[in-house]
Amino acid sequence: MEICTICDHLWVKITNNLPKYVPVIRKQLRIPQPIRASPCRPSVALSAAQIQSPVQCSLLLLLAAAAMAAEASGRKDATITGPADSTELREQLMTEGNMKKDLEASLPAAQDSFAIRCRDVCRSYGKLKVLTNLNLTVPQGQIYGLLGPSGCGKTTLLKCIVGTLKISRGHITVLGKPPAFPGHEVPGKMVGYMPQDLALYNEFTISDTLTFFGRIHGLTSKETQVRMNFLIDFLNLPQKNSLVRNLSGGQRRRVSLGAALLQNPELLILDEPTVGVDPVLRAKIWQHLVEIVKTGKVSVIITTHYIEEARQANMVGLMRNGHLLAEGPPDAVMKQHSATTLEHAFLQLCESSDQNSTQESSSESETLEKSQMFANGRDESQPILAVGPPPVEDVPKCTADWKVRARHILPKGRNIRALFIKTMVRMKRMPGSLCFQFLLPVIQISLICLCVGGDPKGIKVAVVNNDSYPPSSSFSQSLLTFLDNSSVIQVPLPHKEAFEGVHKGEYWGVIGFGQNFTNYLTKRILQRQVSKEVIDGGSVHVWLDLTNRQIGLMLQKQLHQAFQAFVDYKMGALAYLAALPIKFEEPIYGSLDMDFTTYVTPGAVLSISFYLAVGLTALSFVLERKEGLLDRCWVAGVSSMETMLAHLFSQLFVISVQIILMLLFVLLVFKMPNEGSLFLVICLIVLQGVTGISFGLVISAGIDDEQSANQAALGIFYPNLILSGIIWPVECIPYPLRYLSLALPQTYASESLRCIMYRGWGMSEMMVWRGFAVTLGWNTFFLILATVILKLRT
Ligand SMILES: Nc1ncnc2c1ncn2[C@@H]1O[C@H](COP(=O)(O)OP(=O)(O)OP(=O)(O)O)[C@@H](O)[C@H]1O
Repeated sequence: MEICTICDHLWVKITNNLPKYVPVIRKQLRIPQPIRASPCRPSVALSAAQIQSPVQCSLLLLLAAAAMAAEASGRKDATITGPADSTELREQLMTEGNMKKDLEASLPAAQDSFAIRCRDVCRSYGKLKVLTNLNLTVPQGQIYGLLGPSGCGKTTLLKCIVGTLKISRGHITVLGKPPAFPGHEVPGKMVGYMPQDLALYNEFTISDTLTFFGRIHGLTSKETQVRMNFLIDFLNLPQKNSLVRNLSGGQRRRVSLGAALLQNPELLILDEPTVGVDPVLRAKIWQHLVEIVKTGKVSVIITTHYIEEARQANMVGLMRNGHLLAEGPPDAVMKQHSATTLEHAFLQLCESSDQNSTQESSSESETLEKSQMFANGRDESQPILAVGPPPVEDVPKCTADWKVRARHILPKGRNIRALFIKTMVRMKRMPGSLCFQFLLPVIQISLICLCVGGDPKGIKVAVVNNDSYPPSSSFSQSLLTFLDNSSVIQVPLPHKEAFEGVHKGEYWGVIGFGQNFTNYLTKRILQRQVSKEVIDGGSVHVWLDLTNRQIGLMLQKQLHQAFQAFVDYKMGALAYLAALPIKFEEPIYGSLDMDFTTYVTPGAVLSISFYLAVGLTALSFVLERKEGLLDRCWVAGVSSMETMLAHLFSQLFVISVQIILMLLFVLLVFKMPNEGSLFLVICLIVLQGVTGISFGLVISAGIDDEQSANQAALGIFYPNLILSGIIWPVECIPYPLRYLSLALPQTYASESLRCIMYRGWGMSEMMVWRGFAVTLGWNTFFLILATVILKLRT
């Protein structure tokens, strides 16, 4: 602050030590008390770049660039105007020079003529405040260039405008209503959005891409074709059947722009459409934008890093640190900063803004600042050079009757169909992946049937046969011939080597016969009372390595069976004399030779259809979200529910093929018994697949990156497999865990499938319908959860 005396006037020049009379913030202006009390009448010279700042001044000095420089160097050729109240000031400004035209151009005629209006918009990502009390107005029928350095929040603002991001404070009106208001076609057909990410399906051709968006916007195929031909020509795109993944970066960007322009929207929101585009085409794009806004019906908001190209816009907004520094016609912005380029004007604004914020942060009178802010009804979030009207605080009241609301919520068949076709086309373009998806369950179930639950084969056992009878007539040799040779490989050895072999892990056991085995066994069979020595000598002695329980159990079973067969053979009708007094009759369900594979298979089938569906789905949204496809579809008017349903239907097709192939193998190749209804079997497996899809949707909706999604899908695999009683019966699970097990989606379902297949039961049995009920319950729960999460996150 400089003080000097001219004649009898005390002049106070408030510059706040800033060079070039950069305006101090109005609220910070204070004339110290001693000066006010001075016998001289104090006068204050205040320089302000902001036109609303000097409204309380008695005199207004308007300086053009040269005059400003002259004044700064002490010359007195500046223009002096008369008193300035807010109206007069504006009027006088309007009559001054070329600026008037520009200012008028920037003032929309009426409230309805705004395409977009943001008021006090705030948005944060966690603790990071990205938009702070941002005010922005895009007039109807104009191009608005949103400029700002990288990371200032342009994309975030555009996402808030199209409704893919929720604002934490403030309000946004787009084409008369808030985005996503029931019945409003923003998001929808009224808005064409080109996100910064390319957001294109790589497996699609150019034609597929435009056809897909055409379907979503409800264009007829003829309309889409006409627009497609125009856009391919206009955007200089390659052949329409070129695959997106084979296009260059610039070509992809143009396809993305084409998708935004396709339905001739009323509002175009373009996030850096000219990046990577050659200057000729860039000029053509701008020319096209200028042309389409000429009708006055189309408005455009565009962000660009090429600041100078934004001079073709009707309005520019210069954004920094989450708020607008300035908003106005490009020429007016440049003139007000005595700049010859927009870039220069922007640089100056940034410098001013930096200096202001330094002052603010170092200001000791924060409370004073706040009170001033409220008193003036303005804060720093307002553009410093805003030439538009002050923020209108009233929000248009929008109402929609229940029918409109209901229509808004209900899924549209058109969108579901478009998304379904999209998935089918993508699958068709990846035949290898599709074949793998179809064959994988067959491979898995085949491996289970072949490798799990069967009896061990080729088990080596040492045989120490000391029986004194010749082999042709000895009982020991006869009994050994009844051992199943495919399961047990007999290795005759002397006593010492046999035991050494077991200790070294070469054999799973030793079968020993004493010297008098045949003799004593004959006595045991024929005599009622025999000595302990006879009993011992007439027994087969077996030493097993029981570290592998399954092999141990198999050897025990094989020896019992061999002995029974030997007794039957030797004693014929008298065999009962040597048999255990327990007789296993024909089983009520199942058969005596049912192996563990039979137990495992139904659960394994359910588990495979569940996990393949999880795998197919868990990454789908994650990848689509990451590539911006989910947002793009959402802006095109696709709802979360439609996305869910389309995904469900398309995956249903895949799992149906998988299930058919799997059942063919299980029933025809591996000959698993099925005593019940095949229809019920298929229904239950399909329902489990749907449960897997819906669980995958939950993962996909809730998790952002592939790694976490994969971890979530894999993380539940083992606990669920083990706890669901698929590989080992639930009855073996300790009690507290058993309750958890029963609540899982596959426990009752596996039991139900076993009951249908092996007992031939139908839906009248509780153990059957309980499996269906639990599966349906989980389905509904997962689907609702996924829809809610997706809705909350978009
Ligand atoms: N999903 C997100 N989570 C957390 N922070 C984010 C997220 N998206 C953006 N940001 C942060 O918000 C800020 C503004 O990002 P935004 O993408 O809006 O900037 P921008 O002006 O569009 O930048 P550019 O011109 O480089 O695209 C940046 O600091 C960025 O790191």
